[in-house]
Amino acid sequence: MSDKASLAAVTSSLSIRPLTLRPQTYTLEQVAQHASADSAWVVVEGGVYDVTSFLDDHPGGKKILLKHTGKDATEQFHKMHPRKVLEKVAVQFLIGKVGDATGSGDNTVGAIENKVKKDTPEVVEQEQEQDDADSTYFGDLVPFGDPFWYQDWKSPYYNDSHRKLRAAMRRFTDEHLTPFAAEWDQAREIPPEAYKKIADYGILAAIAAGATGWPTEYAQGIPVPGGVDAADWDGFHNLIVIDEMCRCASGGILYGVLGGFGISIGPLRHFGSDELKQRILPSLLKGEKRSCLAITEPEGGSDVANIVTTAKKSDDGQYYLVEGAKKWITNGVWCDYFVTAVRTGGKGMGGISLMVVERGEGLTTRKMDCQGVLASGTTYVTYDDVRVPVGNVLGKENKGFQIIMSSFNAERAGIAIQATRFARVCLEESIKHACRRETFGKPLIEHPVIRAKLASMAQRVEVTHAWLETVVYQSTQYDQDTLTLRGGGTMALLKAQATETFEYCVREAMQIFGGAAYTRSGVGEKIERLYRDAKAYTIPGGSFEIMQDLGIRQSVKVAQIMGAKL
Ligand code: HEM
Repeated sequence: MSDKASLAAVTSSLSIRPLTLRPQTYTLEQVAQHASADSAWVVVEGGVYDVTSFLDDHPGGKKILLKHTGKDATEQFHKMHPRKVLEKVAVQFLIGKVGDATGSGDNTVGAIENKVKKDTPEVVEQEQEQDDADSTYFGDLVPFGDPFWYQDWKSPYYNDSHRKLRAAMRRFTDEHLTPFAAEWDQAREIPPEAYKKIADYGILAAIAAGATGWPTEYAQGIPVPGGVDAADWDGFHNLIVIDEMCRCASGGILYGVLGGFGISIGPLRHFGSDELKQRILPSLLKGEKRSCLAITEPEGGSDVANIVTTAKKSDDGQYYLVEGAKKWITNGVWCDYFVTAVRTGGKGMGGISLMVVERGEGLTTRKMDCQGVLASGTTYVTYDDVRVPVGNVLGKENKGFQIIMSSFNAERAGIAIQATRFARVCLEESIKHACRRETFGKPLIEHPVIRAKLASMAQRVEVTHAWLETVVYQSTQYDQDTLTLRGGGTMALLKAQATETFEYCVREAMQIFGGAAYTRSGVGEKIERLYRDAKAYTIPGGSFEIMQDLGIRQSVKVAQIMGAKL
């Protein structure tokens, strides 16, 4: 059985037992008496585990587990397992705790008690209040493991509503995304019930809100995550939602949630007719229907101005017939609505329209086999004379190119946020690993070559994050048109910067983890997955090369218009 299969086999049979009594306390001397195959106990993080029945099933082998029974094996345990093994697998063997362990904080017993307590809504609420109260210091406090303002450094950008959202999103990600990242990657999809849970928590509405405001009219009955007042919603709330979700370390989950929906919802919301919006937005925000953005074609790549998919108007002017194909369309296989770029006029950017093609006769989708972001459903779409009512055009006929450009800006912002946090996850995981893993008689962190790698990662991550915040701040000060025109070049360069940083950091993290990140499970699981996902950040949404070129070209053009002395 493969490692992954063995972990899945072990975890699938488990459920957390409610602890109705306080756990039994044992001394280390008592634990020492259980060091044989007849009775095998092991201590991890203050918790006492009776693994006698697990010896034969242990994926790492019976011998090594037996060797560590009868004693505290916390250090060895953490070198060999990702944290989720403790939280998801070991839980069933927990029989008590050591000495006078308090059962709180990092202690496993406390964590498990918390897990059980979480079942009641009152405790969830209490936890939220606690999180908010504790928010001066937030997270694991790993250096550079979170943005500066999480660790009591001052920032002009954030207020209490941002802190509330941060706590809510962290909890949601820890409980509903991170534990399933490997499973969904392997299954190549986010299960429908999980997608619905994400919608019910208000995350799809939050993505639709973006930096432009909560979509109150279409989000009836959907909560604002973290209990944030809808009227307060701004670009930093959007940043926090995406940034925190990325801690699950899966581009597949992020693209699965917002790779298709998130980039199609802006054009729909801002350029759709009232009829269209009333008809489709509520079901999209509730996760009952799904939409994607279909622009890229098999022949064209990033050359949007030259797309060849056509939409011919009927003689009575009531509908179009769409003919052509789109490739690398995120979420497409699951979608009901395809926001599609089509040629309705002559050559070049002046002949392009954007319209909502609804799944039906003539439209077929096929899942593509790609390198990474496996849970996101990268799709090949074919249109064979698909009938589209004229009311489904977004904006005006032949004016689609401008809408595409403005939506690219939002898409690039989303990609930059994701890439920056994924780079940070690589850094955080690498620092934790370097502190735990020993080679040549000392922890990795004591090797100068490793510290140099961590330093270079931290420098890049923090610079990129600071630039990201500066750009997000502009979204709280200027309207979208101004941002697209004046900020388009900057956004392109920020996308290039963030994705290059991600690629750099995941490469360095791979080297620090070595074989552990070359395997699809175990302590390096997140890094292994992100390494496969990284190219889905430097290529789509405008490749790195195109971004660099556009970034300078557009910035020079804007500067000329504004009277720069060039
Ligand atoms: C409560 C006790 C323990 C439980 C529930 C447990 C569970 C597991 C699980 C589920 C895996 C598969 C991990 C994966 O595929 O991601 C694993 C692997 C492994 N375990 Fe344990 N384990 C325990 C204690 C220990 C101890 C004390 C050691 C001693 C060093 C150990 C050594 C290993 C090794 C060497 C592997 C293989 C790692 C790899 O493939 O990279 N385990 N264990």
